Amino acid sequence: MMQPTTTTARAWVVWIVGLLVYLVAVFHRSSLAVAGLAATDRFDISASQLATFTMLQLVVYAGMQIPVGLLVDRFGSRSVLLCGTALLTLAQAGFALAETYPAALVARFFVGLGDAMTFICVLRLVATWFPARRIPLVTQLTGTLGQLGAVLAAAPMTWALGHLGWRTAYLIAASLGLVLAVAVLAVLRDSPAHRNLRGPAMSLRSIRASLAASWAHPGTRLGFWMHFSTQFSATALTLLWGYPFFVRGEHQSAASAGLLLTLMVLAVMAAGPTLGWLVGAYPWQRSTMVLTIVTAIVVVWTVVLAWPGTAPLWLLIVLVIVVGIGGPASMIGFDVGRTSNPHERLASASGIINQGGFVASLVLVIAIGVVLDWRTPGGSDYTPSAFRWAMCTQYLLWSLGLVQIYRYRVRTRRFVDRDELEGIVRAVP
Ligand SMILES: N[C@@H](Cc1c[nH]cn1)C(=O)NCC(=O)O
Repeated sequence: MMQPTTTTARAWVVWIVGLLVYLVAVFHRSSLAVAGLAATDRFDISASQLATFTMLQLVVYAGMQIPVGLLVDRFGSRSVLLCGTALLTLAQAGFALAETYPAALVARFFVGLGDAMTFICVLRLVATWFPARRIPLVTQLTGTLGQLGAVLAAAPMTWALGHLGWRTAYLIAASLGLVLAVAVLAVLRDSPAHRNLRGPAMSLRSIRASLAASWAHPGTRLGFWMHFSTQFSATALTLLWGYPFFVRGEHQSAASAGLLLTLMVLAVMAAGPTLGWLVGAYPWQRSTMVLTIVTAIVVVWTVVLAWPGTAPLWLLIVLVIVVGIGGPASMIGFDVGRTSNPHERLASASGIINQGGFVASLVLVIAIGVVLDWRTPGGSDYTPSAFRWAMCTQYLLWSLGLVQIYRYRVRTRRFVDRDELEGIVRAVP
């Protein structure tokens, strides 16, 4: 495939359609966060049954990354994105109509499946449609702007659930997919030269060989551990534990807890483009950037957890800003994967890397719940001390991640030629 040397208007149009599909996937993924109470009433379920929805989605999402990557390499972004949009639409419609807990679980399973089919497609579109020097920034903008889906899911869904009821709110959310499917069909092409850019047919043997070749490159492993180490803290806070940690663990009001979580999204928005520029300008230092950001996250968490009594609000503000930067930092892992793999393997390598952060987030979400239960015998009235214990489980993940990033940074630097890497990324015009 020929890498474009200029950015065309068509590239931006294709990217905007891809970005909107991803943004709506993030919207669907997060749309349950504000519907917890309504879901508890509708399906007559407990808090842990409610949390099962989130876990199920994460498990399906993480488990599907490699199969989806292979599908994208084989059938192209357009086909897989269309399939993901259709699945998300049907699954959200199913969730709107579900009357029982098992039926709702099945629907959430398919939401996770459809969601898993969007992000990697958009990453591949960016790598195909844009000149090399623009890819880091556009990749960051994709991750950053996609998170607006979570922001849009909060207020409009709260309003719709309150005013229109469960069924109508979720059916309207599902219908967004119909509009997007038409846009994908009308506008989206896999590359400037091909409507559908298909890879060679795959056998079990070729799949194994391709995945082994991606994993054998230290750059893919470095990308995996970068993604693993950077995003789990922010994901666990935004998906489940942030609100209870700030309210019960740090004695903040409900309003301050909401503001802190919103501030985290704003930190993501601000840091994304800055990191995108830095990665484009200093590709050799990508692992230094990640090591610095993870170290900063560890230091700020340590100060919060070691603070005698409850931490002051200013410190919690610093915490959400630094932890929020971990989201865009995880995107650096995809850039390392991109420059370490040939285009034909790009999507499956991205799938391997994307698993890292979501597996780590899943482990942390479960570990926090287990430790909270262990430190709070006989009830769910979690204490600040129980939260301190629970949040300390992050040190295990950070230690593993930092050691692995350092190991694979050394190996990747031996493997990759610095001048060639900087030449690829800074190619003119
Ligand atoms: N780390 C996220 C993206 C991101 C960017 N800024 C904050 N978060 C990621 O890996 N995304 C994959 C997905 O499907 O959302």
